[in-house]
Amino acid sequence: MAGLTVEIYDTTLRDGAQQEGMNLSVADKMAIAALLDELGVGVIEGGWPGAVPKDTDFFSLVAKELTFKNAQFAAFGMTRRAGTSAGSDPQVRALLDSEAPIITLVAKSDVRHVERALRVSGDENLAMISETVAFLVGEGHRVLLDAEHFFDGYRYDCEYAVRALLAGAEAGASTLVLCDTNGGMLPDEVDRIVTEVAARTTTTLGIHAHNDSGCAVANSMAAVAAGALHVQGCVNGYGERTGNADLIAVAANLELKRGAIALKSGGLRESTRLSHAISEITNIAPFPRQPYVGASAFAHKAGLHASAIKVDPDLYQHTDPAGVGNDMRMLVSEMAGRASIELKGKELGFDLAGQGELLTRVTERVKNAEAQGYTFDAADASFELLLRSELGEAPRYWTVENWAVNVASTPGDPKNANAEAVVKLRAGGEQRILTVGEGNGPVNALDHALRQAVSTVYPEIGRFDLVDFKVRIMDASHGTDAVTRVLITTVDTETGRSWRTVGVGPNVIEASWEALTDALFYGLLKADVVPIP
Ligand SMILES: CC(=O)SCCNC(=O)CCNC(=O)[C@H](O)C(C)(C)COP(=O)(O)OP(=O)(O)OC[C@H]1O[C@@H](n2cnc3c(N)ncnc32)[C@H](O)[C@@H]1OP(=O)(O)O
Ligand SMILES: CC(=O)C(=O)O
Repeated sequence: MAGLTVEIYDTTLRDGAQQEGMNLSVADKMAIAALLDELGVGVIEGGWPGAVPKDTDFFSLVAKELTFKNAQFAAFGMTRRAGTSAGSDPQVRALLDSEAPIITLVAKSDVRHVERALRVSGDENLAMISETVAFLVGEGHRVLLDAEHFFDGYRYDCEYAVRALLAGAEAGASTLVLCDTNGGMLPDEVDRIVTEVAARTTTTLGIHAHNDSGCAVANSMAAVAAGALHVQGCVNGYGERTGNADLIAVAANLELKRGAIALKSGGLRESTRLSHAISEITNIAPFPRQPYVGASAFAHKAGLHASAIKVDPDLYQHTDPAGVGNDMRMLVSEMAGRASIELKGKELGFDLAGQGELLTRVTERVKNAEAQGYTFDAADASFELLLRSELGEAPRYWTVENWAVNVASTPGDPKNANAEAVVKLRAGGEQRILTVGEGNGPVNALDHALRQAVSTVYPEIGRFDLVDFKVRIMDASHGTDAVTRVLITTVDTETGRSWRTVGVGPNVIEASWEALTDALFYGLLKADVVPIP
């Protein structure tokens, strides 16, 4: 496969948009199309003009406003309706009106679908395929044939499935795409069927795999190994039901594992950034364990891994994360060893090499804390503060004398659980500050009181927004005695930096206080604010 060029055909804007919960506006589609072009896919399928009104609008806007650097544009539609002519079928005419240079026609190739879903004869379906392909080729388009349910149809009646393909090929289709529409195939059977089909045509073969058996990427790779030169899929594996083949994983496998040429302009090295940028637009949170580009794809937690990675990262990584624009990360947890702490320290800018005693101390502190309920792989900022305290570099912006919270509950009052917190601390020289904060619940009141107390000395605190607050009872068997863990995510609204802190305590208020204090200390530290305790 080395040196082989494989055409990467992206259907995020069509099959990806068939995913449950995904609803792309025309503006979203424009933005995603530009990112797909930057990724370097060969073809971008924009949607189904004439069927979906938004797609019709999108195509007319693309024709006027988008120029691609790398990709060509494709419109998707179906073969003419039974009993009409291709030239008079409004759906087919809408494909021409889209002005897309490439037209992809979905066609039935499983005779059971022909007879039961289309309710036409096998011969009429073959005529629908060949006449529609010939008409669009005659209009100057490159035409691809997406042979729907090809693999299932081949298993049932291989001769009919191949006749449907050949009808497209003889009418001038450039590429015959074998679709695993129901997504149930396994790689060995894909390999066999593609090999058999390749022996019966010289037209380029493609693969379109759904992920219902968890094998969409593997099936795409198997098809290419058996002779397919065109792969359809979606960024981030979006798509109907369980999704389509994740195109970034396919492209990365082809380029990094097989030496093939897939994405143009070195797009693979940008794929982590682009995958996440597309997630922002689809409003679907990135999947951390997504191969290659997920946040956890190169994150190492186990101490034994870290000790080998210290010698050579390749010992515990299947590929260099830089190849896909991702980064290696060390996670600190109860599974850490000294090597994990040393590497994490390096990631945070501390050279801990040769500081054996310190590494042992930090490792033990982390293990003991995690045994009590802390979790540092979810709270990097708290770990950095712990490390700094062992290094004697912990920032101390204020000293707390005490705090207290009162909750007044008035049944029937909509503002039930109004709370009042009192915080006494020293900050800004010898100044003693006492503030009272009110809030909707004790943690909110405490947060208000603490911020009021210190914001006169450290006005930067006003930039720090608490954006996520998670509470977990650590040992449910203890009931109200259980230990509580609080994880807080804070964002600096000026820089966009976000960080997570953890607190553990016998109750949610104490755990929250610890996580809140860490969050504000860390924010001030990263904003380069000098402590005036
Ligand atoms: C495998 C895939 O994912 S292919 C992509 C699927 N995507 C979509 O379906 C999204 C867009 N679809 C739509 O907007 C609508 O379904 C439309 C506009 C295409 C059709 O809508 P309607 O005219 O209301 O028909 P409906 O959806 O109920 O049924 C589809 C019709 O197309 C026919 N048909 C299905 N596949 C094909 C084909 N490849 N060639 C020709 N006709 C076909 C069906 O037999 C059915 O015909 P009928 O109306 O005579 O029963
Ligand atoms: C064409 C297509 O989307 C499919 O067969 O799944």
